[in-house]
Amino acid sequence: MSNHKKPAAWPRAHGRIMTGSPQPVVFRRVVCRYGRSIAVKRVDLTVSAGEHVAVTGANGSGKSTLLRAVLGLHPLAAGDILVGGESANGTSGWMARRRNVAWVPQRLTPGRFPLLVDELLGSAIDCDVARDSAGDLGVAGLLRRPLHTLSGGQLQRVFLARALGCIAGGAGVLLADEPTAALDFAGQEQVAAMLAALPATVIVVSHDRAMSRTCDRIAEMAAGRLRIA
Ligand SMILES: Nc1ncnc2c1ncn2[C@@H]1O[C@H](COP(=O)(O)OP(=O)(O)OP(=O)(O)O)[C@@H](O)[C@H]1O
Repeated sequence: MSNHKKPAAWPRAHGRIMTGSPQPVVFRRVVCRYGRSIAVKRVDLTVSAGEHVAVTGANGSGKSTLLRAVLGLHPLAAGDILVGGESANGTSGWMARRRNVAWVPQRLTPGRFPLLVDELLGSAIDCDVARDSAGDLGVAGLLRRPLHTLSGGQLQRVFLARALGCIAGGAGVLLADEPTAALDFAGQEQVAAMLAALPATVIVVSHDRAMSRTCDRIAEMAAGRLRIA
């Protein structure tokens, strides 16, 4: 279980402190490929329910690929990933993960699809908390804006707000890929504190040392392999 200090009043779930239902995530000899190139090489990692793990490492070392594989956004060439004890492979596994795993992507490419901020927040499991969190994160004034008109930092805040709505609605795991990369200094501190307080299993890819320090453990990727610090 996570042992870091949790701020008393954050995050809120529509006026209440979030309780959550964290789930373990287990990687078993996971291999991911892009064609002939192997991006993730037999990675083993067990993240306990409620534990917060930072994944660091050089650019191109396989961090994002590993995270995306949990969601089924990248296929496994070998190995297995279990979320809450259930294998994450296959279509039915993916459907379950949509409910159990909150996701903050690294690169946001909504293109010109005419989706409004409020519609994205409305896709969270608990939309009320997502909208409240948008207020806490300073983007409540953007609800009627199409996603493609937002700045990188604004979009990142909107995805974080949606993820909070998913956790409040019962998702037990948060995967966040460089969630503070586009944020200003105040935003980086706010989000690091917010994630540290989350009642969820958290796997966060980050180059941000302050963010890594709020986690229980640091796992370092190097050329597709994982080393636990
Ligand atoms: N769509 C793709 N096609 C081919 N190779 C890819 C693709 N996406 C990533 N790769 C390669 O896979 C490897 C791992 O990429 P990945 O994005 O997982 O690294 P990362 O550790 O998250 O990097 P960064 O810190 O720069 O975000 C890199 O060598 C990258 O060039």
